[in-house]
Amino acid sequence: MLTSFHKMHGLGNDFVILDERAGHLPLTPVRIAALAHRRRGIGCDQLVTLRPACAEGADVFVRFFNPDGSEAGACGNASRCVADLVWRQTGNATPVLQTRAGLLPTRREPDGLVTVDMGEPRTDWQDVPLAKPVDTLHLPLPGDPAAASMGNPHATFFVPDFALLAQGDALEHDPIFPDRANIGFARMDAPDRMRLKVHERGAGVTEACGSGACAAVVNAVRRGLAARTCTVELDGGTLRIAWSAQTNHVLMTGSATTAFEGTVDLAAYPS
Ligand SMILES: N[C@@H](CCC[C@H](N)C(=O)O)C(=O)O
Repeated sequence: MLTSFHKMHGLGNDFVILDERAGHLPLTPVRIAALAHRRRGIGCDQLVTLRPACAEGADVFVRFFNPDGSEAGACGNASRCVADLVWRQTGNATPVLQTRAGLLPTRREPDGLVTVDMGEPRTDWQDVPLAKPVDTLHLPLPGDPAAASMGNPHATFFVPDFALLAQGDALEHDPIFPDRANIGFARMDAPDRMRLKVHERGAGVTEACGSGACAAVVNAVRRGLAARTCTVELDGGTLRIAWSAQTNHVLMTGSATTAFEGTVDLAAYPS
């Protein structure tokens, strides 16, 4: 079963995008993991599927899957890539993405960067979610992280260096996170500049995590460490994050890049 795909990345956070708008593909968690495998598959940090939108005002329904086959509610970098792809296919410079985390309006900027309205952060312990009712501003974990949801769960540690990154996998699986969590390590270089590394749930350390950058800025603002507009420097490049005091929405701006396009025989992968 030959299927075409787009290979894109946002700051080195890379994606295989499969188009299901003309009909569903036989995708299972096992097959998704096989396609995402770096040596035995195409290789990617997330596999993304596109389906026809079913919500009023939305242009496309987007789902995000980690390389372990699990599904995520949000993926900031892939959202920019999908917005760029829709623009190239249709000329629509402001497509609205329907996701499990809600409708995400997007905008192509004059300089070619893409802005995604990532919506309102959630900071209630049940929304992250956490295993028990604790203050999300100070989780009861060594290192005193803060937690927030951008449609997917994030914990942010504020650190002087990145020695803790090696603990990412153990922290992802800490019992306080019943759905596991993405673990960010943020070094504040100035109130409007942050250096961030993220161990992603189901993927490990990636070159960039868009929703992680949004959550890190939200948590930094809540801690009194950052301004509402902040440049986030990741291993793969830079994102501009703005958390609006008026709307409470988080806007993320950054690049979206096509690496190549290809065709894959899905039947050659285990299901
Ligand atoms: N790379 C993403 C986040 C992808 C999903 C995440 N690993 C999860 O399981 O929540 C981004 O750019 O936001």
